[in-house]
Amino acid sequence: MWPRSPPNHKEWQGSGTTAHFGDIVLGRCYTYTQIVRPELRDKDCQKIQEAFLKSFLSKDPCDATEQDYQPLIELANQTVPCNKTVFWSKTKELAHQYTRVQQALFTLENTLLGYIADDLSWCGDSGSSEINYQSCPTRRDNCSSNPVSVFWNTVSKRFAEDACGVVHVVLNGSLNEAFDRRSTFGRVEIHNLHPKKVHTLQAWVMHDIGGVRSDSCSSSSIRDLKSIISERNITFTCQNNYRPVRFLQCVKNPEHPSCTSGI
Ligand SMILES: Nc1nc2c(c(=O)[nH]1)N1CN2[C@@H]2O[C@H](COP(=O)(O)OP(=O)(O)OC[C@H]3O[C@@H]1[C@H](O)[C@@H]3O)[C@@H](O)[C@H]2O
Repeated sequence: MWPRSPPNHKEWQGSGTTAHFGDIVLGRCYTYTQIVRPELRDKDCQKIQEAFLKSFLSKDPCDATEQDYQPLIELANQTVPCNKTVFWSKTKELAHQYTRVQQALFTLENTLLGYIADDLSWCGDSGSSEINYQSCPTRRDNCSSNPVSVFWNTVSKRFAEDACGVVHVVLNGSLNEAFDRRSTFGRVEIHNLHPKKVHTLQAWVMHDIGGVRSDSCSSSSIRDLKSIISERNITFTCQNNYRPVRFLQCVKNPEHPSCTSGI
């Protein structure tokens, strides 16, 4: 008769679990495995949904660990072809505009796990088996070992470990520092590339059309990236405004001078 009052979860600063989380996970899993990449049609989406829920339910949302996600990662495991891995940092929209067109390339969201989890929030509570839809901890205001941050660190690490051949990264040249050691790309992914499998990292430093050109391949932050990569015995190359990606930026600004001649 009365609406069930939500369980008395601990209050956090971040937004709560995305509404209909379980259904979204199941639906996205079927969409990906049956339509987007039918070569994965045999993946068990019911088990993947269960494993995702079990990764955080009845657990302290400030004590999430890589181990929590291992059963899910094994169930959703997938091979990205060599030379097809694309990392990004502060360029999420542009990186995905490109891989939407160049579908042979894979960002983490173009894999099953990234596709399922993108833009979702989730957390539980050690004192309850319920999903916390009211609030979840954030890295900035509560704790870094929250379920979402640990998930992206864990799957980003695995994505980098699995990469082979030439790998790519889309960086934002309109920022003061296109490369940031504190980013997931700078803190996790570049340190988990295997030099025996990955021989080259190709950086594309993209400037906003009409934006300031504050960072570029010759800047100190990119030299910092190059030194880290070279020390790991991986070849580093860099291109300012890589032409195929530049074309995408120009679709929205066809009349801009940098789009009308010599791109
Ligand atoms: N939805 C996704 N989120 C994330 C991915 C990803 O692939 N998809 N991540 C990280 N990530 C989360 O995004 C924010 C901001 O990244 P942002 O500050 O823009 O850039 P990051 O380098 O931290 O992270 C992007 C890099 O890590 C993977 C993806 O394979 C890219 O190569 C950061 O807090 C991470 O927890």
